[in-house]
Amino acid sequence: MVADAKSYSPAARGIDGPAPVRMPSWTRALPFIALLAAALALPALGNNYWTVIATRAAIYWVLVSGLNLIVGYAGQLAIGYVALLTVGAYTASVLAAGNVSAAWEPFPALIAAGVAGGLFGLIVGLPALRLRTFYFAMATLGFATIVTQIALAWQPVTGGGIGVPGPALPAPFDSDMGLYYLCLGIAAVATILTANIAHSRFGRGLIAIRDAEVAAEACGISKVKLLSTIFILAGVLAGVAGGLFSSLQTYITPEAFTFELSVLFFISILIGGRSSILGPLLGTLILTALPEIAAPLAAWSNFLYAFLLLVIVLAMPGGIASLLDFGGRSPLPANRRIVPEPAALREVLAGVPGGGHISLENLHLSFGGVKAINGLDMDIRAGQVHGLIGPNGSGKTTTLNVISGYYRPQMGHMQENGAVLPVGEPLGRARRGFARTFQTPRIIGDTSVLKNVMAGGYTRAQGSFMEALFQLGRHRRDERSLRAAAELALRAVGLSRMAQVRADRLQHSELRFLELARALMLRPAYLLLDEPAAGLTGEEIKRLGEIIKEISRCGTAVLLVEHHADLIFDICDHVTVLNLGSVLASGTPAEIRKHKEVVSAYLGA
Ligand SMILES: Nc1ncnc2c1ncn2[C@@H]1O[C@H](COP(=O)(O)OP(=O)(O)OP(=O)(O)O)[C@@H](O)[C@H]1O
Repeated sequence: MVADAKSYSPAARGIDGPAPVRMPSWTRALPFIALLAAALALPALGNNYWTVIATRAAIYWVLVSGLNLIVGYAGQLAIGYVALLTVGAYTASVLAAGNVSAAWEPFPALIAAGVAGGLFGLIVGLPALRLRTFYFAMATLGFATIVTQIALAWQPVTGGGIGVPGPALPAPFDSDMGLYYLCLGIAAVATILTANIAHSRFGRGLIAIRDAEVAAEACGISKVKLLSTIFILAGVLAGVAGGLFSSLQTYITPEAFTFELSVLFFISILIGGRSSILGPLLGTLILTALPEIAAPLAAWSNFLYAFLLLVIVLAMPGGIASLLDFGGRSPLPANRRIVPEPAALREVLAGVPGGGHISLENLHLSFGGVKAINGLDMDIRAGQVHGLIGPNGSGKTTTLNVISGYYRPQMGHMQENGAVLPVGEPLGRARRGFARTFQTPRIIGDTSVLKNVMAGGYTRAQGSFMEALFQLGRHRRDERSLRAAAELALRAVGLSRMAQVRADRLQHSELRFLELARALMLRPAYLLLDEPAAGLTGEEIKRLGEIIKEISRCGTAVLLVEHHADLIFDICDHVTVLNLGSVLASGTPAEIRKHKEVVSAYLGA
């Protein structure tokens, strides 16, 4: 029998073993403050040459900071980003030169470069919503070629091969030092804005899309919406960088926007490391300075970048960021035990509407000649654990995928509380209160356990993207409440002490409990669990059972797909047995245990 949640010791506080130390969040800013102080002091060296190189590095970083959200966070291979530098540079230069209208003032022209960058950023990014990996990379490279060809051919406006002067900035920005401080200031703002996004629910959403796209969708994270917004932001930054670049160059021609520049931007992020701001910033500084330090090597810059990339990939695959991640390498205690606190679930699930009821009627779904579901009827009710069992290939996971909107049934109806439940809309399920786990845990490996769980509450937050960008009050409140809710969910499943550990360092059983905590963040009216006990020890299965039972007592309707018959018969209120996609039997655990066909087809003697 499963123990009642109330009998649980309140002293139990998550996994046995010491908790990894959590550094206060302000310490994250220290390396940036040190870099800024060094940058501010640089002109005091009196070396004008290095001030110009540092200006170029700051401009490149304005672009790379946005591109980092696309490549380093969302994992999209945008290689041809020099295209947006070109768009920004020509927009600012052409407007300031008065080639299409009366000459614009330099700063409005710079703003227009940002707007053009945002627009073209979206256009370049759109293929990413359909094309994957290298196909998208090729599309961005193709775009870069097109932009250069237009700059060459549209002579009356761009000056063609002869070029066009860049905007001449007014005093005090007309000197090398003035331009340097302007670029440094804009680079600092770009760093803050992109860091604000990276550390918000949107940044977590980007990493989720990269590492666990299906799980991200189940959490209600819209890839289309989020990536489109990020492409606009990155485009604005690249456009502004282009405008500044044209001022620095004083005169631009299409030859200024080389493939080498695109490679520099992209490799800065790769050697900097994924999901990091500091790493790619250092990567940009290193790659900008390197050819200057070894001037004869400038002509070999592509070779140099590729060589550096190879060294980094072989010596430290996580890039500079992983080298700086001291906490991430500290050893974790072996033989850890998960000690959940089911009593905390009442608080985690406070506000679950209850009364939810899903009804499946005569569902059919075939894959080619395989009838995965064949005339399935089933009811899942609030406050109950509904077990779904059956031999391998009997259609259990397919049923769960149909309910959660991933598969469209070819025939039949689904209803939620008497109203039609739309088919084939996985993204909308989170907002309807559907949460799920997966047969193989879908984890965002490259981020902490706590942030994995916080990603589950994506749709709970109210603050908009702009509010996150500028750290406004509603966004800050969201973050506080998401963090508190995630800590509570981790306490409930017994993973509190692992909150700061990178998720890919957990052992298999911990990943299962982590997925459950993430699902709880939705305060689900319906919880769909796909073999949550697979790979757990007997003790862990018992604890999992206590949690699931308590979740149902809080008013959630639980659908439990499982092979562990003991768990099913211990905690389920109702059991459906599938065979070849059809219901073989349905009833209470006691009825199913005695069902002759079930015993002979599935349970055994
Ligand atoms: N995407 C798919 N394409 C083709 N066939 C599929 C697909 N998904 C499931 N099937 C087939 O449908 C049938 C039911 O599969 P399903 O995964 O739902 O079974 P299951 O009961 O969950 O099995 P298990 O206990 O092994 O997980 C199987 O024959 C399977 O091979």
